[in-house]
Amino acid sequence: MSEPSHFDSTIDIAPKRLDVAVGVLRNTQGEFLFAQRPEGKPMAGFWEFPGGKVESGESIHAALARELHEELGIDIADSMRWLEVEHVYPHAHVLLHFRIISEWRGKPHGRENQALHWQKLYVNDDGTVSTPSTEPVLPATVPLLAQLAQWTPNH
Ligand SMILES: Nc1nc2c([nH]c(=O)n2[C@@H]2O[C@H](COP(=O)(O)OP(=O)(O)OP(=O)(O)O)[C@@H](O)[C@H]2O)c(=O)[nH]1
Ligand SMILES: [Mg+2]
Repeated sequence: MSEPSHFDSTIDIAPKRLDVAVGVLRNTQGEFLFAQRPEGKPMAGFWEFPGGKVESGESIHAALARELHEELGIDIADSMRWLEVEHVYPHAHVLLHFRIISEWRGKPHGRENQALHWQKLYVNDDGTVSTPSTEPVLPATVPLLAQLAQWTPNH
């Protein structure tokens, strides 16, 4: 058996894990929508996929629909579960729920003073991905870019 007292003290200081709904939007040119975290937020200046924290009682899809409306002024009817990633930052312990969005209503615009950019993904010789106009990308999101770069839609 493990030593419970040791683990108990670890749990006491660990930040509570937050669920975050994240949207991957791809346009017909094969570019992905990135947003830059504005001044005043943790990790300001880093680029991310739009999204935010899931509120109590909310489904992941509902949280994403709300966040995309608040942050980008777009409306979605559907989103497709893609994958989950857990990451511990100094400021937060997050469980990121990435979802693919293939249709939306409205033209995305930054409603929270954040810069937006439709960015192509460039695969380097070593398999890493460059996003020249949207670097740095949040560390938990970087490993997913290589998978997204392989994504060839069937339309
Ligand atoms: N939206 C988004 N968040 C991400 C990504 N990758 C990643 O690690 N995160 C982390 O997930 C958390 C999202 O929280 P947030 O601060 O943006 O949440 P929010 O939009 O609800 O903001 P608010 O609390 O100011 O209303 C942050 O800790 C952020 O560092 C990503 O690609 N997109
Ligand atoms: Mg957000």
